[in-house]
Amino acid sequence: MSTDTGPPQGQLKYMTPFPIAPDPPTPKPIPDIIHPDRSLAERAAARFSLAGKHAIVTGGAQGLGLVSARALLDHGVSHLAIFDVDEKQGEAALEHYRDASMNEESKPVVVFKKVDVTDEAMVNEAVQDVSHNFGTIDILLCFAGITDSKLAVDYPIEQWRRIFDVNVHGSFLVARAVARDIIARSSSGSIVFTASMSGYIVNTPQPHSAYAVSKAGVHHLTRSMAAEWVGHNIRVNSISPGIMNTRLSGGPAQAGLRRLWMERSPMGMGDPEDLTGAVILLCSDAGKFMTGVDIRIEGGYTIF
Ligand SMILES: NC(=O)c1ccc[n+]([C@@H]2O[C@H](COP(=O)([O-])OP(=O)(O)OC[C@H]3O[C@@H](n4cnc5c(N)ncnc54)[C@H](O)[C@@H]3O)[C@@H](O)[C@H]2O)c1
Ligand SMILES: OC[C@@H](O)C(O)[C@H](O)CO
Repeated sequence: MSTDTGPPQGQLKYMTPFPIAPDPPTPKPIPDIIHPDRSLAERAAARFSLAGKHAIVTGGAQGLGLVSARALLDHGVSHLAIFDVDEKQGEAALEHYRDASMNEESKPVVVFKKVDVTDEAMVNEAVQDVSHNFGTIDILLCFAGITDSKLAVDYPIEQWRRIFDVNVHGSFLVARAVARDIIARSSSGSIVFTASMSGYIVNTPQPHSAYAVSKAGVHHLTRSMAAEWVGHNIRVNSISPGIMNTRLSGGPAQAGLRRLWMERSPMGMGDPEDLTGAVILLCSDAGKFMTGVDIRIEGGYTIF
């Protein structure tokens, strides 16, 4: 018989500032399978379905945000709001969110809002507006982000701060506004931040300490918000892409760098679509027991 009585209660209380649920009076039956009444194909689809969900995607005017937002629609999201600072690109991107497979009945509601994620008042107003029009917000993907490159000894502090403002504070502001809405409605939701493999490694040869440190910040933002909001039925996770084919890494300005990156990348350059499996997993029932997790999607770049 085990004599282990677990950690001292005082310590546990100190380490866990959240109410600890008492054991249920009768243990729940152990489910062997979810949806036993459905066919195999139906069960598989149901696990990854986002049917009828409402989502906000920041940075969805182009690149990784656009492709991931499109994947949300493919999996059944019925209401989608794109937040991006680039109005021209955002309006143009609306075309990518419509296609022939969407008939009048199944056509999702897709709106673009010009939002600078660093502007607290603008973020709060935009989230409240979306919540008012959609009813609830179930999913938030934070893709808005910027990078630059400068040696640390030459880094002007304002430029360093700007990277943090968009990548860390911007992600926090939108997530906080959405979490407030979910908590006020006693509903539930899934938040996915976009970090980077550069949050784990000193990605070379480009000197981009501000970017890398900001993305390491996003990793911890993920865990911190996951811990604070788990009791409110909000799951918070992140993805860490490697070198992906968008203007941020795949543009003409990065041609020389790209050759060097590819020498180090076992699987070459990733397509934006390569993120969508993880995004759908984190937003759907398939990931319902996941929170505070970061998923690296970088083709083996950080193995070595
Ligand atoms: N492309 C890569 O190789 C790569 C790798 C790792 C991580 N990431 C991260 O993925 C995210 C998306 O990158 P991408 O490659 O699609 O870049 P992108 O430049 O193609 O798209 C980023 C989008 O964010 C928007 N944005 C920037 N600042 C904003 C602000 N203040 N408010 C609102 N919107 C703003 C831009 O207008 C743009 O539409 C970023 O957070 C980036 O750091 C990209
Ligand atoms: O981790 C790779 C990306 O974050 C990005 O492609 C690059 O490092 C930005 O300079």
